[in-house]
Amino acid sequence: MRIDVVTIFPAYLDPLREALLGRAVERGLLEIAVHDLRRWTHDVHQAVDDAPYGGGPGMVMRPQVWGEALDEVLPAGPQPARLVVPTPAGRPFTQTTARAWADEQRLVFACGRYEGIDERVLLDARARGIEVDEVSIGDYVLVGGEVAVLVMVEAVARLLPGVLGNPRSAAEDSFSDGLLEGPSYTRPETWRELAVPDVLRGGNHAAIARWRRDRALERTRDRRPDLLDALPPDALDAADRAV
Ligand SMILES: N#Cc1c(-c2ccc3cc[nH]c3c2)n[nH]c1N
Repeated sequence: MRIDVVTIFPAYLDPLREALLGRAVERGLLEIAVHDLRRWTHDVHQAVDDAPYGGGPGMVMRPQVWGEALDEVLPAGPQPARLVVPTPAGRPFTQTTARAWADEQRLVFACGRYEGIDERVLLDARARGIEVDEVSIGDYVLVGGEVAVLVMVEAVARLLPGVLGNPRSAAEDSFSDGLLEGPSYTRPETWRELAVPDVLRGGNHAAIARWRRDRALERTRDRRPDLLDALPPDALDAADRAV
């Protein structure tokens, strides 16, 4: 997978070169290219924004600059790419979204600032046959799209083959079965007079699996009942429903 990010703050994306993702790039499991949007300005001030038509607070990012940038960054021709535009007005970005995007060959992220990007940039991309997703990482307001891109790139990249040391991690993490992950423990067996639950030290794998499922159901019911309501009818068996 190749990921391109267009932004006026390239340094915001430096964390993508660190740790797990940095190692995945070094190992050739994915490519990440970050582009400074100001590269496509032609005035001495490198202006990327202008006042909004119709008035109102703040500034809007200019279509000419974004248009030239995406003309260069988005692949021409049949090779598919998905243009992702983070926005508080977007559809929710979820684990389901991450899983779907993990199958893409190309993802191009457009990081807005100010009051966002002129709508015609998205209309033009769609008119050129580009899939455009306007997504939000949560119901709160950031000051730009860069942090959202860090979140989304990490969520997608960890699902790519070979990125996680143990592929079971992605298969068994929160949301993988529609539930929140339950609690985890490691050594020592007792810490500040708090003991690891006996069942986890007992070696009975069926009992451990049942205990973990019960804790996941309890936590999901307590913190995210909406996820339980969204489960398919046959997702919970009699033992689950007894929790
Ligand atoms: N995704 C997302 C966002 C944003 C966001 C995204 C882009 C821009 C550009 C200017 N302000 C922005 C806020 N706020 N909250 C979210 N969940």
